[in-house]
Amino acid sequence: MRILADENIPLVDAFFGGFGDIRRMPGRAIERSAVAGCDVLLVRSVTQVDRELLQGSAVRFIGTCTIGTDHLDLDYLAQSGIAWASAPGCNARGVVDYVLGSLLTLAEQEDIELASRTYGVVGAGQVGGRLVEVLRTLGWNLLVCDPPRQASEVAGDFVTLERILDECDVISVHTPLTSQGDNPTFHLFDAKTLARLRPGAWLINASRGAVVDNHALCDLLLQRSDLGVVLDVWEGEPEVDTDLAGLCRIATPHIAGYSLDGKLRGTGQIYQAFCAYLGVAPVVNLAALMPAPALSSLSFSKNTTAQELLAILCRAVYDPRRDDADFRRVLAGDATDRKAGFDALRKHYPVRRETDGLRVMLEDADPALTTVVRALGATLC
Ligand SMILES: NC(=O)c1ccc[n+]([C@@H]2O[C@H](COP(=O)([O-])OP(=O)(O)OC[C@H]3O[C@@H](n4cnc5c(N)ncnc54)[C@H](O)[C@@H]3O)[C@@H](O)[C@H]2O)c1
Ligand SMILES: O=C(O)[C@H](O)[C@H](O)COP(=O)(O)O
Repeated sequence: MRILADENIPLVDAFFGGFGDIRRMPGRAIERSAVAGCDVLLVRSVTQVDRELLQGSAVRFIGTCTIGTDHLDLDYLAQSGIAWASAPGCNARGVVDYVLGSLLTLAEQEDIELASRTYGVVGAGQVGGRLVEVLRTLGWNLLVCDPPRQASEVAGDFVTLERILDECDVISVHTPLTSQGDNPTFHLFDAKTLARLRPGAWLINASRGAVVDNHALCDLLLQRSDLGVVLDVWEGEPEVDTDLAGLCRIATPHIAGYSLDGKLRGTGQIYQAFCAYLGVAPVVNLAALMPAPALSSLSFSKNTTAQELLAILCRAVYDPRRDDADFRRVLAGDATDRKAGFDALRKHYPVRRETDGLRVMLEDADPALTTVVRALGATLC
């Protein structure tokens, strides 16, 4: 079997080496001539998988080691009888850690108590759903907008996007990028929607760039310095609107979900799906390949407050200010360097783990403190 894989998929040999020959390439360079003689294609989000790439090739299975599937032409794959799999939820926890780290930064910049704000989550699936769980457990005010879930679930407490815009101080966007169907999300946040943001609102987009109209957002930010915007994803990646990035409080190169755990899980999920496709039993075990984190436990004295505990636990694992600073250095270069730099920051991303892997010891089991530990999914020892 001939397997072509994006060079940025970790553990590809460990999981797929037993199936045949593996060739690796940069994801953006995967094109028709490279794919032609392959049976299996393993990609990340930067490879457009469509008729133009696949027509006439021998490819029968596509695996994308990502949550998002907007780079796959699913209609074409169905028509062509090509099997495919994605990795739902693989890096959702990393995105939640990114959102929490961003909230801590904005709160410090503005000297705001996070618990005093009203939160709006738009899109409550794998990522948004986990964020909702964290915010609910923390006991913070929360509204959730998810029209597809609202339409299909009898129970569920959902609101309209208008209500989110009118009532929320913080909006975090976690929808897929779609341009068809009943609830398309392309430019869901267009000029009209963005203009409704409350005074002093924070907007976080770690979904897909084009869910927010970048041009309209840039125009708005030139007039509204009260807004706090965090963008991890951009229209036209790897090119980035540098004016917009300059106006964001946090700007990062699509790394919100880049925990090591999330990346390895992504490969593991595609391996499982490929085994199911072939009808063979999986023999490679992800747990055996997952390295132990460098930091595994922390202990806190009785003088710790809940706010401090949240900040220390989140930042012990991940702090988006470092990614923001690295990205701004890249954005200061010329256009060619910026594009290459966007990909280089992603390719050479430092090891980052997840907050729910932490073990926490509290001298005083105060309910406010234990709530923070539970909300992060960490283990209380
Ligand atoms: N930045 C990153 O590193 C990163 C990492 C992982 C995922 N993502 C992206 O995050 C997004 C969410 O991923 P997910 O795994 O949670 O997806 P998901 O499919 O599990 O959940 C998406 C949710 O959005 C809802 N939704 C769809 N249309 C909507 C609309 N118009 N308004 C409100 N809600 C709507 C769906 O009903 C669903 O519940 C995707 O775009 C994914 O590609 C980005
Ligand atoms: O969809 C996803 O899973 C994420 O956006 C993913 O982290 C994107 O990373 P990439 O595939 O571009 O490396």
